[in-house]
Amino acid sequence: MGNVHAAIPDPVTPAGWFTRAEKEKLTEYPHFLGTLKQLHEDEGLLSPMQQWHLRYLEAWRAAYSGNLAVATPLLHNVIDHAGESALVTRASALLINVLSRDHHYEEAYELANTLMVDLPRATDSNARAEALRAIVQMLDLAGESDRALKYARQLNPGEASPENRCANYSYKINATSYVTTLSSQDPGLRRAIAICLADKQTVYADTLRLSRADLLNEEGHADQAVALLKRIEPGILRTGFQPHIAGLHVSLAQAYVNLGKDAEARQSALAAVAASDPKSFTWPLQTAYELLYQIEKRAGHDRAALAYYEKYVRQDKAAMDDIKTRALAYQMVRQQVVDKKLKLEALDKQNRILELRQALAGKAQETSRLYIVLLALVVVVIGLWTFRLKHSQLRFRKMARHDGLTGVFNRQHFLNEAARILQRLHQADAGACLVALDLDHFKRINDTYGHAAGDEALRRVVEICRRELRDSDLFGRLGGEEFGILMPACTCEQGIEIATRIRRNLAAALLKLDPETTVVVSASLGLAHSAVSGYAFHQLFADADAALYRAKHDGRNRLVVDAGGDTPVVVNADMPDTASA
Ligand SMILES: Nc1nc2c(ncn2[C@@H]2O[C@H](COP(=O)(O)OP(=O)(O)OP(=O)(O)O)[C@@H](O)[C@H]2O)c(=O)[nH]1
Repeated sequence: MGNVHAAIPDPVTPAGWFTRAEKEKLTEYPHFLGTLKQLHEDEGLLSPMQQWHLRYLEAWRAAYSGNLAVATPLLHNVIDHAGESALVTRASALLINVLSRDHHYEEAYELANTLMVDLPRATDSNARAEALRAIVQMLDLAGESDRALKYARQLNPGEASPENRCANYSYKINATSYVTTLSSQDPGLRRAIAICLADKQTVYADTLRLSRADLLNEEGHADQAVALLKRIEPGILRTGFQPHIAGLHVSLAQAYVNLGKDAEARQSALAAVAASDPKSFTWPLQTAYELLYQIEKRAGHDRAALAYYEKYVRQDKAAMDDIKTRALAYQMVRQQVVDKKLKLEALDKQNRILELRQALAGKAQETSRLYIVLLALVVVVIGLWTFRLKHSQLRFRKMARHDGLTGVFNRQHFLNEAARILQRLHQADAGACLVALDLDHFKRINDTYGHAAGDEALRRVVEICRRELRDSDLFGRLGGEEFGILMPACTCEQGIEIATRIRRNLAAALLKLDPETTVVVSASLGLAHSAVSGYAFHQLFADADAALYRAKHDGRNRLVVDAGGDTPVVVNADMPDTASA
């Protein structure tokens, strides 16, 4: 790569060339063009992002030289495709400048609004400073000086990088000048000029010094204004920056007019016209025509004066229209922003309503689920409760009907049931036997082995009896060691047979009371039959009991059958009185 600039060492990498180009563009414009040329020659070495950076610098060059038609599409391309947020922000800031210079205000304000919205997310300090400056410029153009100053205050020139320090000072002082009347001796203005000169930012330094010359003119120090302008004239002409050249000439013209030097004023005003695009409408051109009109009028050149006056009026009207267009564009974009915000708010509200509705529906679903669970729980609890109730009812009924020790019916239930069954048998004309059974000498077992052993013996006796009975037979414990058996649909002979079997089985059984104790228990039985005693329970029972009494009396371990009258029949007595352990 060729040695383009002696003051800045030759960079060796493309990144170094970019750093150099960024420095040169406002300090050494001709060198900037050389660096740009070098970058184009080495385009093949550039990364994709560096190629986008190069396109941005190309756009900057086009904008600087007033070629807005070239700059605009280049910047759109960078904004739409570069993808790197700092470069996109810088391109947007530059495009705002280009669009406003090209009088496309609505587009410029839309873009400025986007930058305002994105500003809190801008992390690159250079890009952020460029965005702020573009916003300040657009707000000033809309006459929104207070808002502009608010953004300008965020520029913090004292903390800015060397590349941005001068620009930030310049924009801040400019934004301040719209809000307060600035003096040519304003310390802020002097400091901004000094910093821009120190940083070699000649474009900004010239802008500020041209403003200072205008202030000197306004303050009646035209001679000082001329001195200042003459001092900066060679530098401005060297930069070739057209807005400054036109501004320099017109400020000089104004100073000369103020000093009464119309010939010099005419020459400078004509130079301002020559430096401007005749088709454009700019402040220098408008002022130049106004001054020329005044000069020619004073010289008595009425035709020339009239011609300049017409041009001045055209410029003035165009400038007024431009101001109106800017204000309108600003208001339109602002309105669009407000509309958008309102729409977003409305959408947000709708969303919140939807969310609330969904939450409500969810809650309702949850509540109904809860109700269902509760209902199910209630049903289960009721079911359980009913089951337990039924269970305890059954248990109580069983307890009320059964003997707790042996499990057979208790006396009361036996009596009731026997009476009921006998009634039914009577109606059906079916016979029935009633047996009264009493264990012999049971007291001895209790006395010998204890009451618990006696209990066990009672349980064994019941087991043995049950084996001989049918399901339809009624078996109950009448008290102590006495039992009753009602055998329905049973002849006397069948009854005797069953009772005999019971008696014999009992007498033959070895009752195991515990692992070491076995006993033998005999029983005495009395049998009465419905054919003799009838179906009245108390009679049947009394006859069976009398027969039992007889069995006991006759020596125990025997069955006695009531035969009616006073002579019961002893049916069987296998053994003498034998009950013993
Ligand atoms: N272990 C036990 N003993 C009972 C129960 N009910 C009554 N007894 C006993 O049975 C015995 C009955 O005695 P007694 O009325 O004198 O009759 P016995 O000894 O069987 O003599 P006889 O009937 O004349 O042969 C008493 O000792 C009662 O305590 C009971 O539920 N368990």
